[in-house]
Amino acid sequence: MNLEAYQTILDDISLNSDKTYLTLQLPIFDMEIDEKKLFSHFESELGNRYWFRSKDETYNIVGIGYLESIRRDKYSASSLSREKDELYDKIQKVKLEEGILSRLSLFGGTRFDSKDTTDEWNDFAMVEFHLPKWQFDLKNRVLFYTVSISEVNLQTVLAYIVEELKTIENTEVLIDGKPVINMEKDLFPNEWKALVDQAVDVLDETDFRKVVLARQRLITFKSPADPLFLLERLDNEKGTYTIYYEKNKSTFISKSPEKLFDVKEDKLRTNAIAGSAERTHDEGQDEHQKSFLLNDEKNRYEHELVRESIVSDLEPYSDWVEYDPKPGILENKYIYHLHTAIKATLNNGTGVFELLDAIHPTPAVGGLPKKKAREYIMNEEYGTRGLYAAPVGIIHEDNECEFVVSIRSMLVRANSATLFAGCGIVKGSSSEKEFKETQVKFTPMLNVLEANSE
Ligand SMILES: C=C(O[C@H]1C=CC=C(C(=O)O)[C@@H]1O)C(=O)O
Repeated sequence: MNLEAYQTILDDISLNSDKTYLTLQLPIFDMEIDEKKLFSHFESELGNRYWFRSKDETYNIVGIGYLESIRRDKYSASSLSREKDELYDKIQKVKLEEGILSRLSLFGGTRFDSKDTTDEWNDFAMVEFHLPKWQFDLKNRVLFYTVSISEVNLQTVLAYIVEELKTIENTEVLIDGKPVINMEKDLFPNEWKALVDQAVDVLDETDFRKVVLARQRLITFKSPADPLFLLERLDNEKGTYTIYYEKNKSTFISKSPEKLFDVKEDKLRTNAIAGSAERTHDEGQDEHQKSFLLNDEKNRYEHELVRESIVSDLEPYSDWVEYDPKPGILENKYIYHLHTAIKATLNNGTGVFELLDAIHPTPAVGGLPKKKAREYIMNEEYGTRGLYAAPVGIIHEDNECEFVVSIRSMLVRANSATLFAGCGIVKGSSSEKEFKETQVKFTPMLNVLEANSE
């Protein structure tokens, strides 16, 4: 770090009194800083921290201290887009080093739907995106430090940041043991199977083709789980997204394999992921599972419904959508899925919030027709999904963004964790088989808690 040169830059800038915040962007290349040291150092910011790592590790961001947020109780693409632009417009940005590849991000998400929430999701508004005080890009090794313009002292700010960085580097990370489990149980298992049977009766091959039904598993602990323990366990499964999102007294965690979409320049990438078979880690059996999945009529049907729906959702926003007509296999640690990559070139002016509105929920987590499935889920499913299966991700100043379908997830509060898992129901589905499939889908979160399913 060339502190003298940075101070010269700061000496030369004039603070813009029309702006609310100043963001300093500086490299942290040579610093030994990781997510555990950060969460350990900023312990007092509990409830105001996130970690977002994308599946291909393009992004690995830790945000600390929510300075300002876009928050709405009702989804409105145009209002959100305006609020996002207004928030970015309030910021005066200063690069202390040129040629650094990284950008300031807003992190957050929207709940799955507008079903009146039970108390458990009260810490998360319907739509919420946060600008953090400290944004560490651990991939490109860049720090964005944002501070109120009216409070910043340009003579001392650099020394303060450097002092903090040094303390972070020297932080000794002490991790508590795994949370001791008091109780672990499926919530309403028989009622859920009965609901699946009821859905199978209602579904057909034309007017209501698919619905995704989710269930929950509750785990209680003797004392609250240590965030550092959870962060460490989250590193265990590669090839998935990592979401660790604290908000007030709640933490939402996901190891989803599923990208909702990302946008880079005018290109959108998304995928259809639907159709599942357990991965057993026995080579012979796993080969059989994969070939079963590629050839099984029910799974192929379920998958194609998802693909067709995503492609048709994109049509108003793109004149060019491309995908392979035959699905491949997506390999996760515990499960295989049918997978189709989809790419689109976006028409000019397509906003990220419009895209979210158009694409979420894909029939991989909702159903088909989308509206009918959404209503069925709202009216019939036990409890509220909150951020489960909802879009969670980051948005940059332009429309570039990356969103996850936050499945394989749980909500951790005080001494408990509620795990969520769902599966696609079509005509002919068996409630027993689907129950087992959801059990497999709990595994990533059970693994984070080091808890064993029965
Ligand atoms: C809804 C979930 O998974 C979806 C994603 C992939 C495969 C699915 C399936 O085969 O049913 C589900 O649609 C979940 O994990 O909670």
